[in-house]
Amino acid sequence: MANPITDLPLYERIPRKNKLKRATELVILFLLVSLLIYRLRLIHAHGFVWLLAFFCESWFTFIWILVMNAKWHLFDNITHPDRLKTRIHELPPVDLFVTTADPVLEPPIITVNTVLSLLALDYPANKLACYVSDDGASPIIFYSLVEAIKFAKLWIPFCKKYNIQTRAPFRYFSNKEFETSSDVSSKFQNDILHVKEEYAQLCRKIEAAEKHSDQFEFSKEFSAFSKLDRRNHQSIVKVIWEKKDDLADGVPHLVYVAREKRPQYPHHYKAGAMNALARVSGVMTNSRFMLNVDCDMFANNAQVVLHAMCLLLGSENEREIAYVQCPQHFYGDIKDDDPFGASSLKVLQEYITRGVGGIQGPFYGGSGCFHRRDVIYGLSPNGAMIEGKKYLGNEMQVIGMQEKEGLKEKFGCSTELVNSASQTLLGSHEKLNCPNDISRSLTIATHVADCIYESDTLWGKKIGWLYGSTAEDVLTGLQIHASGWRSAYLTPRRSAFLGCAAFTGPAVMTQQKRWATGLLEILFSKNSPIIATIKGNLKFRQCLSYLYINIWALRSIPELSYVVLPAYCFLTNTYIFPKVSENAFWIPISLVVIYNLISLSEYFHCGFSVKVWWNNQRMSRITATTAWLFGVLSVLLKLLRLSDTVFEITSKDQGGDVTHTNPGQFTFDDSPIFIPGTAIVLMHITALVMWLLGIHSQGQSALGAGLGEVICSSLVLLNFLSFLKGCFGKGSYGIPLSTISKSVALVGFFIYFCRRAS
Ligand SMILES: O=c1ccn([C@@H]2O[C@H](COP(=O)(O)OP(=O)(O)O[C@H]3O[C@H](CO)[C@@H](O)[C@H](O)[C@H]3O)[C@@H](O)[C@H]2O)c(=O)[nH]1
Ligand SMILES: [Mn+2]
Repeated sequence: MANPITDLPLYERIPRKNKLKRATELVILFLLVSLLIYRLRLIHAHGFVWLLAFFCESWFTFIWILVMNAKWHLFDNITHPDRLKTRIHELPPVDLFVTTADPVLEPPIITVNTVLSLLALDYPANKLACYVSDDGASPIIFYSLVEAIKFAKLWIPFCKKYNIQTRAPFRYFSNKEFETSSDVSSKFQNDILHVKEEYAQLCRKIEAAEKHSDQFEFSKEFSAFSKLDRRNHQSIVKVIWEKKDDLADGVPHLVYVAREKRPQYPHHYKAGAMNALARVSGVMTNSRFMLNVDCDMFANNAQVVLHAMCLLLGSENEREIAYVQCPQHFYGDIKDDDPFGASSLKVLQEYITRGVGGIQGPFYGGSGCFHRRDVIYGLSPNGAMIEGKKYLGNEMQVIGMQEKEGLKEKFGCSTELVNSASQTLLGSHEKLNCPNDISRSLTIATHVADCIYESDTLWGKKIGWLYGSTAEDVLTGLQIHASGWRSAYLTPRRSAFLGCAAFTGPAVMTQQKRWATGLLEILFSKNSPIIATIKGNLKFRQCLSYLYINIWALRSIPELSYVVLPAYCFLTNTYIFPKVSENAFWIPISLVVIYNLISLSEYFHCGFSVKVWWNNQRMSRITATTAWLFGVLSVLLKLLRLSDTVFEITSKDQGGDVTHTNPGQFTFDDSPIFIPGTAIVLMHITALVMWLLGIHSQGQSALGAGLGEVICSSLVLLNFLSFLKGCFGKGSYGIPLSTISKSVALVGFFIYFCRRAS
């Protein structure tokens, strides 16, 4: 007989009504095609410039088709954590992974807050274990965590007692949430004062340790860090706190991991760190699920694990959803003034990621993602592990010696790890869980964090986080989708995780360059989405969605060409846009207007202002023509085997940055990444002025540049205005003279080229 309570679903997938949106997107497509037809009909009379314009516009049309495909089906996943109790007899354990890599770019207090927010989650404490990977092997991080756990013993009961929503103390106290709390009892007031003072003391201790890092005492538990070279050291694994009882309250385990680093072994950046964490946790708690966050992405929704479990446990026989991804949202004041376009990521996720969620599921975004351990270990949806061995989940099976030997080749030589992996793959992981004795595994845990451990295994190749791209997240998610899994998008009303957005011009450019590089690397690797569709189980529409992000870097070439074209027109007095007298004049005009209206409405929908929208439009043009171009260059260098791509870490230290005196203004440094933007601005001004003064060579056609080109050029100037300001700015607001001179040289060369060409 059906039970009305236990039959209620844990989650529902509800399609969004977006007919109007689809219709306007089709109008854009129609206009783009019309423009292409117009160009094709007249191309014979215009030569190379029109051919180039035609190439760019075809590319934009192609991108638009990819965008439409990704956004076509928008879904909401509504989760019901309140139903878990009646549906799930015992909640499964979850290992929580935090990665940090540089105590200067990523201040310890940020990592501490993230860790505290995770330890305080609304989930049985005996089912959680937090592992922090420190690629900087910093005693300050270790010290901060040791101190943090003392504070956690106060903070966690406090949060649970008063049902505090923001469980990262720095946000809780800076939001002044407590001042508006409905609880005015003197008990609460006393408690909060006490907790606040304790937190302030924790901050002071950490600050003092940072200031006097050179005089650090390396006695007792810190001796492992003495005279340590962060690029060349042995593995350090330390159990900072072990939860000895098996009760639902209290403080979950906290383990510190600095994997071994040796110059002769590539460490594979974050992917390498994640694999070390997977192995260390594998021999300690071996939880069935793993949550992974970057050190700055604290849990903002205390119920996030419960929400995720609704999706992970709520699907038919659990063999459906491989991972649950939450969007990356940011804290701070970006709502009103977002000079570097962090909100564009929110809008992108709201439409693209949500839309892809309607196909095979969202991309894996590196942070805020819940993975199934067996999937990370290479299990495919029909239960077959890599290379065709059948281990069907849920049914206890005894694994023979021979299979164990096979697993050793894949997972490495540790018998303990192989045992735990075979349990995982058999679906009987809870058996191995010995949550109240993790210290026992310390020696093995240290061993599996060694560099050599991965030699001749499948780590990074077929199991774990994959190597070979600085966007290891997308690469790993792609392989999971390619083996036929689906993933799910989790967007609870209260943002699940909040992180720190890149907040200076150089940081944004570096991050965008890394993303564009990593994504393009995937396209040229054997894990390319195209191959995965032909040979694997990646759905065609999912492949198109992957392509949309994988070719970010390549988009810089047509974008840059199109931006240069109007300047070329002025210098040679030619034209590329229809004349006012032609009906076709209205095609590009309506394209620009309708496109911007759609994009504006998306920003409004996400709760942003016109100003934020404009900042983001401007920023997208800037990154597409500069940072992404450098992405192409770095992939080119890699393909030519001249240099390998690197993962440059984004700074999260907002406090020490000058931008805070003027948060709305663009900042620069001496990186060559700012040359293209500077050159574009100077080129357009020079070209426009020369044309207005009539100093131009005579073009091939009788008609010269006109209103279309003037509008286009003005739009370019408007978008790159911050570079013009930068030419006159001081300090970090100014573009260095060397960058300006190189840009001037480029413009000079361009003018010379135009004169020769016409
Ligand atoms: O050698 C390294 C380099 C980085 N990290 C960690 O990786 C995370 C992401 O680095 P960050 O500089 O913050 O990069 P973002 O661009 O903000 O990160 C996004 O993009 C990355 C891929 O480019 C993903 O790895 C991240 O999860 C995703 O949030 C941080 O926790 C770092 O500590 C390491 O552990 N080891
Ligand atoms: Mn980050």
